[in-house]
Parts: sequence; structure tokens; C-alpha cells
Amino acid sequence: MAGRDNLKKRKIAVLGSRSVGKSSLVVQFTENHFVESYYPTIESAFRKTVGYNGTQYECEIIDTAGQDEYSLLSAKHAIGIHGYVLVYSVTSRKSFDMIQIVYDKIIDFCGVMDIPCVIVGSKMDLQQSRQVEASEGEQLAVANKAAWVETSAKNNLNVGNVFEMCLAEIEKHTPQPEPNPDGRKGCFIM
Ligand SMILES: Nc1nc2c(ncn2[C@@H]2O[C@H](COP(=O)(O)OP(=O)(O)OP(=O)(O)O)[C@@H](O)[C@H]2O)c(=O)[nH]1
Repeated sequence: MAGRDNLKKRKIAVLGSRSVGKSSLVVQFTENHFVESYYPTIESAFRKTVGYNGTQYECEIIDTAGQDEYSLLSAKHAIGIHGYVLVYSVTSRKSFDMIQIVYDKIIDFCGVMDIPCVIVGSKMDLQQSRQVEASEGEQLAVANKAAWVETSAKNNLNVGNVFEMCLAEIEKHTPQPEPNPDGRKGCFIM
């Protein structure tokens, strides 16, 4: 069991166009099964505690309703969120184009230069219907200083990686206390 000092709470929001597989990704990660049928999400929260890099993280994952270019970003998708998972489907060019739009809305809303973020190309098992190449996903991530990965919730490929990468991105953006001269870590006054 992790002590309290070794348990960090992290809130992650999952955004992207409708039907790209956001819920399937979150359900595969938190409940270890694949949802074949399609139920549009209004909004749901999932929890899972994961060990990563020697630390236990209590993750609260917010699965949102699909966005389009006209959706307004809600404050609840920005305030208190530590990291973002932005999902497009490799079978939908339109959903890929939505990623930059959603990303820009978030940084605008938060008033920051960049955010801890993983860009996810979902449904990589559907190779026959691919519309977005892996290299395009990678380039988009580099341009936005984000991480990137392709997944299949159906075949449980890279699903756990998405959330580990998101925790890593959050850590990268979290200022570390300066060590004291004697090597011990200092503390922040919040
Ligand atoms: N082949 C394949 N199908 C998938 C995969 N992930 C999701 N799907 C299917 O895509 C459809 C939409 O998946 P959802 O997870 O409901 O999509 P969503 O993004 O949560 O949709 P909204 O709630 O409308 O935003 C469902 O029929 C899923 O079974 C995948 O990795 N491979």
C-alpha cells in the first residue's frame, strides 16, 4: 500500500470529435473490456489508481461529449484539469483536423502557451479505412509540444500507455521543488 505522501491525485479530461472512441478508450483502461456498441456520451467520470515511476496516481478521468468546431469549451474542462487526452480516429480526417481546434480552445481558455497533453490516434486496427498517417499524428504532436500514440481499444493496444504518457506530461509541466544544499527536497508554500 502506498502511503499518503506517495499518492498523487490527477484529473485527466478526454476530448475529441464524436464517435472517435473516447469512451471505449477510457472503459478499456478502467474496466478492461471493449464496448462494441455506440452510446453517445453526455459526460462521465472514471477512476483508476495506477503505479507509474514509483508513484501511485489516483486518476480521475473525465469522458466528455464529442466536440465539433462550434462547441464551446466548458470551464469544467479546464479548471482543475491536470492533463488532456485529445482523441482522433485514424479513420477520420475530420476528427484529426478537430484536434488543433480543440487544443487551441484549451490554451486560449487557460491562458497558457502549452498544456500537458497526449494526442491519440484511435482505431488503429481499422487499417483498411485509414485516412490519417502515423507521421501526420506525430508531426501535429511535435508542433504542439504534446505526446502522441496510436491505439486500438478493441485490441487493447497502447491503451495503458496513453494514461502513463499523460501522467509523464503532467509531471513535466509540474515545477519540482529545488533541492536544498544538503540534497533534501524543499517544499512549496501553496
Ligand atoms: N474497430 C474499432 N472500433 C472502435 C475502437 N474504439 C471505439 N470503436 C467503436 O467506435 C464507436 C464509437 O466509440 P465510442 O467510444 O462510443 O466513441 P466516443 O468518442 O466516446 O463517442 P461520443 O460519446 O459520441 O463522443 C463504437 O461503436 C466503438 O465500438 C477501436 O479501437 N477499434
